[in-house]
Amino acid sequence: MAATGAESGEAVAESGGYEYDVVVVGGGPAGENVAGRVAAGGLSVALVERERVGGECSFWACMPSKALLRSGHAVTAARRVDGARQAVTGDIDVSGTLRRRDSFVDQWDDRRQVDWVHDAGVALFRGSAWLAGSREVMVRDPDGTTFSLYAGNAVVLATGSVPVRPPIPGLDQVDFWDSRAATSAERAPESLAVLGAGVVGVELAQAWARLGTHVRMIESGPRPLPSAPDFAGDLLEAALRADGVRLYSDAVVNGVSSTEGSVTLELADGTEVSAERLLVATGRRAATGHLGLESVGLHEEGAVDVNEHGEVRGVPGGWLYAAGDVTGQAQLTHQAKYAARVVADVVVARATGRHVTTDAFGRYMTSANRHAVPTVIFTDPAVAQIGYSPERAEQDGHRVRTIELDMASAGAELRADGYRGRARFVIDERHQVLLGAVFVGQDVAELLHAATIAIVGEVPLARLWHAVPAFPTLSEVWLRLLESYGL
Ligand SMILES: Cc1cc2nc3c(=O)[nH]c(=O)nc-3n(C[C@H](O)[C@H](O)[C@H](O)COP(=O)(O)OP(=O)(O)OC[C@H]3O[C@@H](n4cnc5c(N)ncnc54)[C@H](O)[C@@H]3O)c2cc1C
Ligand SMILES: NC(=O)c1ccc[n+]([C@@H]2O[C@H](COP(=O)([O-])OP(=O)(O)OC[C@H]3O[C@@H](n4cnc5c(N)ncnc54)[C@H](O)[C@@H]3O)[C@@H](O)[C@H]2O)c1
Repeated sequence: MAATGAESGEAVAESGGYEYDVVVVGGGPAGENVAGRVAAGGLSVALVERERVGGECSFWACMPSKALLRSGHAVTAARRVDGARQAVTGDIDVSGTLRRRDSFVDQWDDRRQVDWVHDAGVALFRGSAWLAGSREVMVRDPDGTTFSLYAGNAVVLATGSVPVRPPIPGLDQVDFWDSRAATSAERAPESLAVLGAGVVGVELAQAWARLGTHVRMIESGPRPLPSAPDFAGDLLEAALRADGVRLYSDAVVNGVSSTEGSVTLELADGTEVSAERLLVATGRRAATGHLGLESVGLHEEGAVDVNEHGEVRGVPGGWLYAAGDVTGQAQLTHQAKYAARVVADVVVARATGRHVTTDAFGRYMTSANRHAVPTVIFTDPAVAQIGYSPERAEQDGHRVRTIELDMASAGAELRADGYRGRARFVIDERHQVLLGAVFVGQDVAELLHAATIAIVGEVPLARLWHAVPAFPTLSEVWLRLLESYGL
């Protein structure tokens, strides 16, 4: 039951528990960042983690999936350049790729993150935690011992998300991969069926396809990434097909069964899709199970609803906060960390008697969550997007003009022979500022931050005209945008 690494909280003798200023439940990107920043603000902090400090992102999500994609992307990029192409004479070394992946996840050992937590002055408790009423968190440690942590100021929920399992007959009787299994596999399967062509599905389908696995994807929507702009899904679909991925879109799966070494999905049109492995990638939901939400008057099911300070709605007293995937907001590491910084600043300000302002884009507000959330899907082509779609912008009362163009420029041509990519900009005509941007193509991820700055800073297009893109770079698309707009 002892905390590791930090000065213990004050023992609460009569209950056998401990008191800290702040108790954080969950040590993923959100929890780690809340804890570190609150400790830097001078408060005592306990962090409770039941698996690995670093959470999903470090060990089973962002890091290993990007490492699995990287070898295929590097080789494909070389093949697109005459002169370099001729030097690529062999296949990707799968074991080298998996070795590199293993190094990025530190062999699934969280020692480095634990050291960071200790250095930050945070007390770490290993165990499963749940709320037991106002300002009280119960913890069951790995030995089964149960004890209480009391929060003098705040409790922060940062328990992340878990995969959803669609109600398909037979699915619960077969052995299938979730994203954890698919990012930590020790060999490339001969064949893989991927159910769901959303973000997890497309990234992992392409990663394994480029490592030599025969991949089939089954998606209920009309194309991969059904919630991205059509042109993004279409360009990605063409690339996945070129990688040998067979796609079944508008598909309804009626049942799943398995025989020795093979899983079969039966589609409503009579098609049967069989593979050595099945990956189910049909979305994630907030991890609120067994979190004791009912003890503070909240629903047990669903995401934890927060306001723009990260304070949980429906719980009086200003002591309960949440950040990251558990809030049902964009399920992204950088947004989890952004929310964590805001929550930490709010908690420290309230604990030290400072006024918590409510101005948009002030330090105590997650204002960017409204319409400035950047996302990169790290496939090839990558899909990088931020802000409003034209439809949402119109619904919100903006006078909208949309510009869509191919990513054709000297910078693009030099990067890859026959570079294929497309960009879309959503402009507010009344204020002549950018509201949204989408870039699809090889290596577009790094283009996104310029759009993030333009949107968050509400930079007028007339001023962006003076932000001259260096020649020859992919950023020349910005000049094409402004020229198409009429500047
Ligand atoms: C395959 C995949 C790839 C992804 N790639 C990217 C990417 O490239 N970029 C990106 O921005 N996002 C990516 N994401 C999303 C990203 O992983 C999440 O948004 C991020 O991890 C959320 O951080 P979090 O701290 O909210 O939750 P988590 O990382 O899920 O951490 C929550 C932590 O809380 C702990 N916990 C839960 N319940 C309890 C409890 N009751 N008691 C104690 N501890 C508890 C868990 O063990 C976990 O360590 C990816 C997701 C997946 C599935
Ligand atoms: N690069 C990144 O930033 C990154 C990478 C991976 C995951 N993530 C995060 O993780 C979240 C979860 O990703 P995800 O891919 O699991 O969810 P998702 O919601 O992005 O995609 C799920 C897909 O499964 C499809 N689907 C659902 N039920 C189905 C069924 N029965 N049959 C066929 N298709 C079905 C949906 O139409 C959808 O296309 C994402 O929203 C994203 O925020 C981010």
